Amino acid sequence: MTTRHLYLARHGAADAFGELTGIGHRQASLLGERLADVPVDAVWHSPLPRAVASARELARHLPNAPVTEAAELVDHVPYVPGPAETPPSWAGFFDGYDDAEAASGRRLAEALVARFAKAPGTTVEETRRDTHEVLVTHAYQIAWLVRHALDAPPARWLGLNSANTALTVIEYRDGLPPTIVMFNDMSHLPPDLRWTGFPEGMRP
Ligand SMILES: O=C(O)[C@@H](CO)OP(=O)(O)O
Repeated sequence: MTTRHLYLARHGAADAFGELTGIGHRQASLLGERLADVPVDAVWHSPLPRAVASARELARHLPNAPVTEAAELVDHVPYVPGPAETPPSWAGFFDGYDDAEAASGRRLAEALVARFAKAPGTTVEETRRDTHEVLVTHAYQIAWLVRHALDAPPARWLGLNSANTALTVIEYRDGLPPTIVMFNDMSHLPPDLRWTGFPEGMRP
């Protein structure tokens, strides 16, 4: 049985305009060093500049892996919770959330799962060996894939935050539930580069 290994990472630290900062470049490079011994088949990234730059930076350590944009990895709200599902701290965020935007986010989230959250396919090549893919994306997309892996109710993506370039690994095998190998792991980052992307009060 072959396994699809997904290495999920939020982009590196970005500035107010969404561009990767110097710290973000260092974080992405350190993640690339960490992944250098993994036989990575492909690096996929969100179309947004902070993710594109992070993917290129980390891929310098993975010279054999093609680096390709995947539209499904763009930042979006995957599921807008109903009033009874909304934690009080999120109420303001969803207040008056546009229906068309919610539907578009939902479609993207479904496409994200359909494209990446499954075991290797059934072609001869795909059944011959495990696959290893790096996905450089955004906090909500990692939360959505973790929620999916746990088969948790849709609103449970809320509050699953990831630090910049922290590593989350999920494995997919045919006929078995996905395995979350790790979540939000920052062990490749020195202490001063950890926890960016989290609010100040939530950095243990
Ligand atoms: O704004 C945020 O908190 C997240 C949402 O996914 O986006 P990004 O990871 O790009 O910072």
